Amino acid sequence: MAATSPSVSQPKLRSIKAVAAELPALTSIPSVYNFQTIPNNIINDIETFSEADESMIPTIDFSLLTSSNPEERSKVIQDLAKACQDWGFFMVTNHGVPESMMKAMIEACRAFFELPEEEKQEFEGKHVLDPISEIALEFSKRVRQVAREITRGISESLGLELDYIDKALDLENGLQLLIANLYPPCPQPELAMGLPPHSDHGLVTLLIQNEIGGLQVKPQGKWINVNPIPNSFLANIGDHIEILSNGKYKSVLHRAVVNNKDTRISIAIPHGPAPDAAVSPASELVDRVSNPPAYKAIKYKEYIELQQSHNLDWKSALERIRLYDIEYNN
Ligand SMILES: O=C(O)CCC(=O)C(=O)O
Ligand SMILES: [Fe+2]
Repeated sequence: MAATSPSVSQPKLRSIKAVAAELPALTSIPSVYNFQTIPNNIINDIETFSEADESMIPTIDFSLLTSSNPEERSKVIQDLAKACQDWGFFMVTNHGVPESMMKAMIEACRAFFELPEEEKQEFEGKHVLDPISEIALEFSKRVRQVAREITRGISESLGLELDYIDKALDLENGLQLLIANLYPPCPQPELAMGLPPHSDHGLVTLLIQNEIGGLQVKPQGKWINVNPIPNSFLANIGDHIEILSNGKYKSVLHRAVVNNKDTRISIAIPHGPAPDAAVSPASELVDRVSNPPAYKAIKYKEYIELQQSHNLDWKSALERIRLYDIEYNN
């Protein structure tokens, strides 16, 4: 498990948990955590914040994706196309992963975060999965099945063969990550940022969280609070669906804000191509004259290296491989 700290990536930052342990003695945040002083991190676009749109977040009933009724299936594929094109993210209900398993996973991560710093460090490196391995392995397996079915649906919604993405990007060997995020209460939430705005690499990320909100997404020029339906997954489109679809479906910007009362835990599970798969716009979806490829082909693992070698920052990795400007709402 990659236990990321909810902090901007700067080398001299301490674990946010260690800083939070000094609370409530700490009434203001150390200046290095002040998000507003970091160049390019415009937290002040709060005026573009919209409360009203939350209720419009699309929901995909997963059970219909596997329905044998062709009408139901075609309706949900249309819904999926619309959700991907207009929003880049959606909630997934009726996915079949037991509620008890989702809760146990959150609790396992909480227990991991509560370990003393020295004990947590013992799990650094290759043993990082150990403290939560049994539940994490079973959970990851189930979540992967959900993600692959969604990817098949996305493939079909783009007018491609159902298993086009599966085959083209060798999803049998596809990369799956499990990222646990801990956001302790912060005395000055308006100055800090739990996780700065970014898009995810890969195809589809599925996210679960405890009952505390904090995720915001920016699908159409405005930040929107997301409070997922209990027991649902929040799915978002990653950069590699944007590349494969030649920009028809765009990866969505999101960020996590903090609050001064409750600890938030989220678990993000990105699903990507096989690390050695080269990803480029699908030839079926480009046209040399009217719709030329908008992105360079790049191996998935090279893209990840590109993204990791820079600050987690808006959509900067995708911009590096984009061949010409395309229209973004965000
Ligand atoms: O904590 C969240 O809700 C967002 C996490 C996230 O975006 C990530 O880990 O990539
Ligand atoms: Fe993310």
